[in-house]
Amino acid sequence: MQKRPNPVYCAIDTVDLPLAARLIRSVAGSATPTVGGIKLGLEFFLAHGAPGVRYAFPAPVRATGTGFFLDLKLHDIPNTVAGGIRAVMELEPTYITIHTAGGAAMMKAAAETAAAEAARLGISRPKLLGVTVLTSLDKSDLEAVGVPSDPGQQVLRLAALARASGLDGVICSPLEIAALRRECGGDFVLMVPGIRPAGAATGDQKRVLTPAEAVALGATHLVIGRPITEAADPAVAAQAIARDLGAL
Ligand SMILES: O=C(O)c1cc(=O)[nH]c(=O)n1[C@@H]1O[C@H](COP(=O)(O)O)[C@@H](O)[C@H]1O
Repeated sequence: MQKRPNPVYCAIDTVDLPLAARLIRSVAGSATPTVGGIKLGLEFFLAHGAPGVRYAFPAPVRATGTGFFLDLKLHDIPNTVAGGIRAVMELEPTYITIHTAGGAAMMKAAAETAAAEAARLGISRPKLLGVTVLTSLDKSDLEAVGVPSDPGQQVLRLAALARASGLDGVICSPLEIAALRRECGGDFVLMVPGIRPAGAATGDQKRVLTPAEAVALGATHLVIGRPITEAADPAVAAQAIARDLGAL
């Protein structure tokens, strides 16, 4: 049977540099990586910056074909966000996140800058993903910031704006996959956290689906952290998920 591309991005949420390097090596450092990509976010990047990325996720590990999701959730005026994108381009991220609530002009500036810088540097253009409504916010939180809509409707509105502004996809909760896939078409990237293999501890994630359920609904990528990083053997845990998805 033809293997599917591995949709799993492993979230490395730590400021411990040697631990991050070890985790990345264990899931992505062999000739047969057990994840499709690595996600490094604010916590790691604020502590260690670009040198930390190069140390923990060095070129030979990237050369196994492992994707790199740089989750910085940028949100500022268009000129500053464009500058932020420019500043991380040499790390050659596969995906970068920006907040859709920053508006159309900010998203367009980010998309145009990513394309222009990629052409200038002769590298692949990173795909830009929009953050819509964070999974930690509910209807009353939205009302408190002056948004009188249901979180689900607000996600769809912001995703449509992201698409019209040149973004490649969004981050979404498992609950929103089906509606976004319907509304945004087949080629829109849906990167989905809140994923738990059957029987795994949910921790602080409230609305979870299994990897196979999320992919069946239309998720293109899955963000999975603790079920892999806190397992006794992260490579074995990632391997089990990949096998279940037909990706190993
Ligand atoms: O942007 C994200 O990645 C993200 C958005 C969101 O709404 N919810 C969410 O859990 N995440 C991230 O997804 C990862 C989930 O990690 P685990 O709960 O350990 O699998 C963490 O890095 C979160 O920061």
